[in-house]
Amino acid sequence: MGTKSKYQMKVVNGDFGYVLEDVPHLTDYIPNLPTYDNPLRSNPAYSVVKQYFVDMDDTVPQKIVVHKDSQRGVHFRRAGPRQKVYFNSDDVRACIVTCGGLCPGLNTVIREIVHSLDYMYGVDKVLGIEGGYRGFYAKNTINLTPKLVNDIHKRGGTILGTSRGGHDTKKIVDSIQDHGINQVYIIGGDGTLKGADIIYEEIRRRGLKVVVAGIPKTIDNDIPIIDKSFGFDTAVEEAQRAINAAHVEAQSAENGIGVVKLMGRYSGFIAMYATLASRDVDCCLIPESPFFLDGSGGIFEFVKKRLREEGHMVIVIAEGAGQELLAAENSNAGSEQDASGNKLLQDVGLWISHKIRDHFEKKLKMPITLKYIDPTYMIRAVPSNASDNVYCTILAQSCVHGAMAGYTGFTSGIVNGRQTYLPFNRITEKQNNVVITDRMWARLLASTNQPSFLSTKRQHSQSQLLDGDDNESEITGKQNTSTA
Ligand SMILES: Nc1ncnc2c1ncn2[C@@H]1O[C@H](COP(=O)(O)OP(=O)(O)O)[C@@H](O)[C@H]1O
Ligand SMILES: O=P(O)(O)OC[C@H]1O[C@](O)(COP(=O)(O)O)[C@@H](O)[C@@H]1O
Ligand SMILES: [Mg+2]
Repeated sequence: MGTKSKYQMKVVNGDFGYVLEDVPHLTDYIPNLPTYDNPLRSNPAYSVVKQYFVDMDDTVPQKIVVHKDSQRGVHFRRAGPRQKVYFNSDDVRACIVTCGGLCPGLNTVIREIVHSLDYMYGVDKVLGIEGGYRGFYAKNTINLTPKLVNDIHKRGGTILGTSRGGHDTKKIVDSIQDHGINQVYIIGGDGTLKGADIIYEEIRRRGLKVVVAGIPKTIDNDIPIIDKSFGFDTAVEEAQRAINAAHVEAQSAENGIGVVKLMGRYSGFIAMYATLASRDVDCCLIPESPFFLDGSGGIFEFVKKRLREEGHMVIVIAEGAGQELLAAENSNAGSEQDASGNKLLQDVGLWISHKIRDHFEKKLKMPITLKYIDPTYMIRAVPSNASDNVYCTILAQSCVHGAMAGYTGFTSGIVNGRQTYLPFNRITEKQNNVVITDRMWARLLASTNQPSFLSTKRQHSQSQLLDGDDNESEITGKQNTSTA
């Protein structure tokens, strides 16, 4: 499965280092397409709003912290309704599919796409593709009406179902053609959007007037560029219940230890924000920050210190943390994959709980009471909270405006608080990670007062990284949503 785009990125250069990384448009490969007045122009709810329609020249900067002499840098196209649209509402046949793991807010996004298409643009033909990508060719479709989806935002999961694997480009695009679909809305994470990019390329190769629009979904918040992903706030909020339970258990026992595992395959954002929000957490372990157990500066030493000082402690660990330690003990670990090709992880929460018990009870003969809580799937299954519901609505509306305006091969996403259209490859080319040389991780360390757990060798290379560093994200080559 290739991830490199066949088509050149649309880049526009301007004065003082201004760069616009634009998204593709149907007219890039189909000339002389007719345009229509946006039906919102005659809609009293919108026409009274001053500057409701987005100026064609409006763009949003990627970096908002600038120096006096900074170049203007990379910009993205501002999302929102355009004066002219490239579809006659009666001709639109849209479809929606959800792929990958669950995330709070999926149903809200589905609902809002259906409602936006109908209430804003008068589009009433919207098909639901069931069960992820393979649903295009292996399942029946369902008709999504505003009435059918009216209450679904109150439920967790996705009413359409989802799956991993099953991305067969030819079969998917054949099915899009067979159904006469001309707007494809794809909701999913990094894997899904790589798949969406390939679908867009095949549609373009066939010269079809079909737009492919994505909405980035990831509970792990591992998609770059965007401020954060929908469902993330809900996940952080829901994680508080597990942390609170772990704290109550730990506090009530002699030498009580609560261990909570949270999602985060490669990115520890949920663990970091849940820790910062809770204040009951003594130690937060994430994939980006390696740790070791035994010896000076290790986990065991810190646990002992906290138990001596406080009598109890809470550890939050992201599922992807310490995987290299597990792999070192079990050579088979890490070789298995799910249907999408994602590495299957070992249960690090269970592993660290055993290690702590063995160390204190067997080696040090020190009684402890350890309770391990794994709330991961409970967190993922809840409906989105109020702020995520608002966020999902804005994402869905922006996406519909973009599709009606003829943009394709794009996702909608919030960059520095503004809705934008982002080219697929820009958000699939790398992953968003916690930058441990960044101020947000420093804030966490200041809040838990935990050591860095880096070995002396690693600390040295880390400090070399920081020497003369005035922009951590550039130096680590990673995106940085955590800087505030
Ligand atoms: N590189 C890729 N090219 C094409 N399709 C992909 C690619 N990676 C994943 N997919 C497809 O995208 C869907 C979801 O991917 P997955 O990694 O499971 O979840 P997520 O989108 O949440 O990261 C699956 O149906 C999978 O087959
Ligand atoms: O058991 P599943 O469905 O494979 O999901 C587990 C994975 O899903 C995630 O929540 C995120 O997955 P996505 O890439 O699909 O967003 C990870 O944190 C976790 O490892
Ligand atoms: Mg993924």
